[in-house]
Amino acid sequence: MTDALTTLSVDWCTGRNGIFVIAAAAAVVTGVFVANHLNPADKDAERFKKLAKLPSPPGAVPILGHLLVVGTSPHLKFSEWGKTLGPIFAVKMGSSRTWVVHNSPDVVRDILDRRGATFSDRVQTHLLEAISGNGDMFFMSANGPYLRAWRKHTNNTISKTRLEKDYSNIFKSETKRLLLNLLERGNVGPEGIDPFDDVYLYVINVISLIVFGKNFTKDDADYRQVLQITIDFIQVGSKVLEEFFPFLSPLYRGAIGRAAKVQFEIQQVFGRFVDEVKQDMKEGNERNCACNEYLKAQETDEEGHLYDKASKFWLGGCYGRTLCGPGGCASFIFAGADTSAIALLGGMSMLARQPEIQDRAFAEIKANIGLDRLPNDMDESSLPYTNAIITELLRFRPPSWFGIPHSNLYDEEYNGYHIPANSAHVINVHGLHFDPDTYPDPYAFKPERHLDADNTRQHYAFGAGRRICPGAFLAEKLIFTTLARLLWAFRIEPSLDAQGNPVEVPMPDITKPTPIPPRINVRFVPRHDNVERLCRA
Ligand code: HEM
Repeated sequence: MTDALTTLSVDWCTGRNGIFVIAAAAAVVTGVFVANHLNPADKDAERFKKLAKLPSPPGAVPILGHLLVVGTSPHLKFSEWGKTLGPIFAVKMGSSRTWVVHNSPDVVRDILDRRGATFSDRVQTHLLEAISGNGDMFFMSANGPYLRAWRKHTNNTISKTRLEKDYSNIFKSETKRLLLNLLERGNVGPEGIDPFDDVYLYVINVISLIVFGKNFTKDDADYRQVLQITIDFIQVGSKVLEEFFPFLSPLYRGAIGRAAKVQFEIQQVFGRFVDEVKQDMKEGNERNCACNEYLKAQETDEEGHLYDKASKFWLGGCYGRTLCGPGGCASFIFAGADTSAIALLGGMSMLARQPEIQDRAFAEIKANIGLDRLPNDMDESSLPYTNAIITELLRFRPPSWFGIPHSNLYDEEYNGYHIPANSAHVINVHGLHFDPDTYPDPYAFKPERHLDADNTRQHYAFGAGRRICPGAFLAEKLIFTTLARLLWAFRIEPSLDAQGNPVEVPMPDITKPTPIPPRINVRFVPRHDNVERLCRA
């Protein structure tokens, strides 16, 4: 419109062809009239049509989109495409929505961080709705008052300050249990042990104590159920074909039924845990846990934001979709356990491969903390090198290359490009973390690169914007306390073969789209005599 008016006034002033000017004026007036009487959506549609399309790689075919060319390591392909397509580009994964790949820190900041109000929805499919109880599990909740209320409470409940004030003992006691298990079995024979089960039990216990005030032993029936549901949740929830080919949805009924069954089990098992917290509360024995806090917040929720009235989900009326529903509390276990365990097991494999890093960290711990006490979750500022190991770990092998995609409900514009409504937005974590301009020699595991880092964001492992991982402080404290204590207590060494030669410890496989923790066999060799005494104290 501005352009048309400019042209008109120029023509008018130069006095060329009056008829033309009148016709143009009439056209503009008609245009103004029509534009003013179109509904806003139509006006927007006109505006968006004029915008440029996002750059897109070659090789898309009807129905399949880029699926054939994207291959089995999409994150590596995205990084390759990013080199020619620039900071933002679009791919078609099947026949459904546009996938927008964020390929530079500026794009992540401009879109996800700064325009969080519009880019904080989640991609929905029938299967995801079923498995998440229609968003009862927060990582799938739509953007809105319910999500905002929940995030506000959560940011407070597991903030850095609250973790230090209320939950520090959990990190301390659970790491001691882990260390004692490793001490007992970790250096018995040359074959060492696979720490997988110990690490999973430990991580689930830390999170469950913070959320429900409850922990498990590995033989507890409750623990076995939690593990089974977690496995089912990941298996059923990761069936992405419905997302890629929505027109085949009648064929997904079986999978959707299985997803609803997993959600039902979540309500049953985690519902029991919530009931235990409620019961203790009723009896005047309030537990120091997030669930207790949510229950209380719900009681005083006068505006009703903590209960999502839009929920279609109803399970025999047992809980509805509330802040403290079992699904909500279970979200912490599902979002936090696997990710943290992957980071810890990846860390153990990287440390076993690079003993010089262990020695440098041990020297730092010995100099700044000493051997007469274990390092704890509040020693972060005294142990910069140990902290740098964790940052490097989250850069080098983040637990997910894509996080959880964000979505925008409506058409949007970015830098002259049209971003279609309902696009899925993914951060190209691999591309950003292996950019040689930001991280020279990116394929080397070098904690020291973070020692002199300024305040800029060091990695994108926790996502961005309004949906950024609310458990990031918890995860960082958990990983820090565990690794600092492991480094204080042990040398993590490769197992030995029949001839007594060290067996190479595998690195987490970078080609897998979802980093899976490597199954490793390592030996935990105590560094000094204080380990057992102080862990039993
Ligand atoms: C190393 C460990 C962890 C990593 C790498 C990680 C990473 C992520 C990522 C990438 C997202 C999506 C962010 C986005 O949409 O931009 C996320 C969401 C989430 N994480 Fe974590 N996470 C970790 C640990 C935890 C822990 C310990 C908890 C809680 C106990 C947790 C709870 C959540 C929840 C509830 C969400 C959903 C938030 C929402 O949708 O608004 N995470 N996490």
